[in-house]
Amino acid sequence: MGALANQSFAKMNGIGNEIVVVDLRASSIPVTPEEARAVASPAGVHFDQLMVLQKPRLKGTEAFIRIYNNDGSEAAACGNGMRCVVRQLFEATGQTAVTFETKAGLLNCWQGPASDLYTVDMGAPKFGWQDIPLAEEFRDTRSIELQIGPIDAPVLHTPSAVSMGNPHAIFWVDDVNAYDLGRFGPLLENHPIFPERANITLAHIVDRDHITIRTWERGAGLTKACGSAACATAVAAARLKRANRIVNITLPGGELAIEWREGDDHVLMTGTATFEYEGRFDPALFSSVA
Ligand SMILES: N[C@@H](CCC[C@H](N)C(=O)O)C(=O)O
Repeated sequence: MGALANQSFAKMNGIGNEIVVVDLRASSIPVTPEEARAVASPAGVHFDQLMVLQKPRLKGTEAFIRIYNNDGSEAAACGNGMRCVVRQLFEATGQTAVTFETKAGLLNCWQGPASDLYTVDMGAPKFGWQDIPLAEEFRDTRSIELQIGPIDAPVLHTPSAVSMGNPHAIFWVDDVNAYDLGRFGPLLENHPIFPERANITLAHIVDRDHITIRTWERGAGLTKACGSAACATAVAAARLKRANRIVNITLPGGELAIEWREGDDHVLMTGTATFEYEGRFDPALFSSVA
């Protein structure tokens, strides 16, 4: 029958990033990529990421969270999705702090500084070419050799590369809306330099405290917001010494506050999470799923 038939879900969004949250802590059946794609199909519930809470594997954690993109692939990190999960849990239990496990490791999350804001400690970024990963050695991933368009007049070039638990490439531009990201995004996401594909972001540094971005998400396409991309961009800009370690990021769907903390190098992401509606998956949705 599968894990999701008849299962209740919450449709939410993290500043426009479309999120579906499913609590499967009482079940031991894993969600398959085919089921995730069936949910994302036109007859189902549109999402960028499906956040699935499974039984905790580690003491002191609330759940092990698996994250599915709408193409059925799995991601280790999803900042906006985490805020949605956290809001659901806090409203149900009255908790104000929690630790989750994801494939990227342990994530501490808490409420505040205002009651409608949720902070996720996204952990420390990684910069090594094998950690991102990139297909070939780059000693300095602040700027890697990669371009798209004519060789003598590239349209986009020399991105920064960062892992926030998932791979990101950030192209620095003067106007994030001046590029056809729907066309260049898939080409760059699947470029051979990214053996595990990558999330592709266009970023404009407004000033040392403020950056504007647009993102093409690996496995999900154009989104109104990508939290891990906001974190990756903040870190990449600070590494290039073009921005401070505390910045506001403007995304098409809203604002995120990002702090790349001194000392432990962890990246803290703060923003809102919006509840839209609750529902139950129609079993017919999964009738063709093995
Ligand atoms: N929307 C997310 C990132 C989603 C994961 C990404 N598509 C991937 O496969 O790495 C966020 O808010 O961080």
